[in-house]
Amino acid sequence: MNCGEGIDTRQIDELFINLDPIQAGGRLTTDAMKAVLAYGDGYSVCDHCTKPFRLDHISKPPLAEFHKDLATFLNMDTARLVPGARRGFQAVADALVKPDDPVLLTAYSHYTEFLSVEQARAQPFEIPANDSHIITPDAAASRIEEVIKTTGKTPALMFVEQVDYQYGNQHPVKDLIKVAHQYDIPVLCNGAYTIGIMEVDGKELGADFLVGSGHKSMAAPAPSGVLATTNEWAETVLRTTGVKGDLTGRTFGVKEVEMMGCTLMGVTSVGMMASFPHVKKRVKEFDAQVRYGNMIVDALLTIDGTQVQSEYPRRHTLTRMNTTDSFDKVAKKHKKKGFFLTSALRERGITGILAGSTRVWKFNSYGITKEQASYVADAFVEIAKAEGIA
Ligand SMILES: Cc1ncc(COP(=O)(O)O)c(C=O)c1O
Repeated sequence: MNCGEGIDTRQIDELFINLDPIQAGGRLTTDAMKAVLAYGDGYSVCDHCTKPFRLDHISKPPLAEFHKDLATFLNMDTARLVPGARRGFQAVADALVKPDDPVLLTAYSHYTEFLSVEQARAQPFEIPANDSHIITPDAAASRIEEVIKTTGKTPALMFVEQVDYQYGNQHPVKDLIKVAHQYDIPVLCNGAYTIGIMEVDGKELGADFLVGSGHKSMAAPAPSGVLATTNEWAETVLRTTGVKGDLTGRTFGVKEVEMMGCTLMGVTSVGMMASFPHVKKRVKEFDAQVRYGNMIVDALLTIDGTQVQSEYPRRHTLTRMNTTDSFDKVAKKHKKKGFFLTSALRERGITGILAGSTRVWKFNSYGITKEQASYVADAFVEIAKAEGIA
C-alpha cells in the first residue's frame, strides 16, 4: 500500500492554524489519507465478504475486529459504523419511537436529532438550558413531568448532548440519564463533539445509546460515525430482517433493518479504522488540549470588553466568544469593516473563524500544540493592541 506516501495533512496544517469550530477533530491522519487512496473503489472492503454477509463480519480488512474494538473503546456492548452521527439518531428513533410519541431533546440538540424525531412522526419537546447554558437534571425532571401531564404519555426517548455545538459546554449527562431512567426513558447520548476527542465511557454514563461522528471527531472521512448500544437495546435497534409479505421465497437473513444491511463501504470505514490507533491515543491528551484552549481564551479576555459565553474555565476546545464590545467596535470604524479581524488573523496564518465575524463567534483549537496556542493567543492581543483596544 504505497499510495499516498508523502501526503501528510500536518504539513498542510503547518502552513495555517485552522480554528474552524466544526473541522478540528475530523482532519485526517496520514494513515487515513493512505487508506483512502488504497480503498477508493466503492466495494473495496467487500472482496472477502463471506457468510454471514454483513460489514461487521468482514475479517479482511479487519472490520469485524474494528467493530469490537469500537465497542470496547466506548465501554458499550455492541457498535456499528454509520454514515454520520445523524444516521445513528435516525436508526434509534426509527426503532424506538412510534408516531405521536413524545421525545425529549435539549435546547442545544442538533437539527439532525430533530429531523430523526420528525421522520419518526413523533413530537419533540425541548429541555431548556439554564442561564449558564447548561442542561440541568432538575430542568429535565420538570420537563418530563410536564410532558407526561400534557400528552398523557411517557417520552419514548431522550436525546442529550455530552458537549453541545453552540457553547461547547459539558453537560451533566450521567445525572441527566439517571433522571430519565427513573421514568424508564431510554437515553441517546450525542457524542459528536466528544467521541474521538476525549475519553467516553458509555457504561459509566449509563447511556443506552452512544453516537459519534467520524468526520467531526474521529479523524475520518465523511460521512462516517458510530452507534454503540447495550445488550438490552441491541436486539431492538439492530433487529435483523424478518420481512413478511408477498415475496417469491426470498429472505434477507442477517441484514439489519435500521442499518439498511451494510453501512460504510470502502473509504469511510477503512479511513476511520486507519485513524483509530491515533484516536485512541489522542483522547488521553485531552486535558492538555483544554489547557491550550484556555490559554487562548485567557488572552482574549485581556482585551477590553471581550467576554467568553461558554463555561469558563473551558472544559472543551470549542468556545463561543462575544467581542461585540471589543473587536466589533473597531470593525465599525475600520476600512475593512467586520472583515478586519479575520483578515488580520489570516495575515498571521490563522484561519477557520467565520469571515467577517466580530460579534459572537466560535473557534475550536483542538489539535494544536502548546506553541501554536501561545502564538494564537499573542496574535489576538497583538491585533487588539494595533487597534488600540488592549
Ligand atoms: C452536536 C452535533 N450532533 C450531530 C451532528 C451531525 O453529525 P454528522 O454530520 O456526523 O451526521 C453535528 C454536526 O455538525 C453536531 O454538531
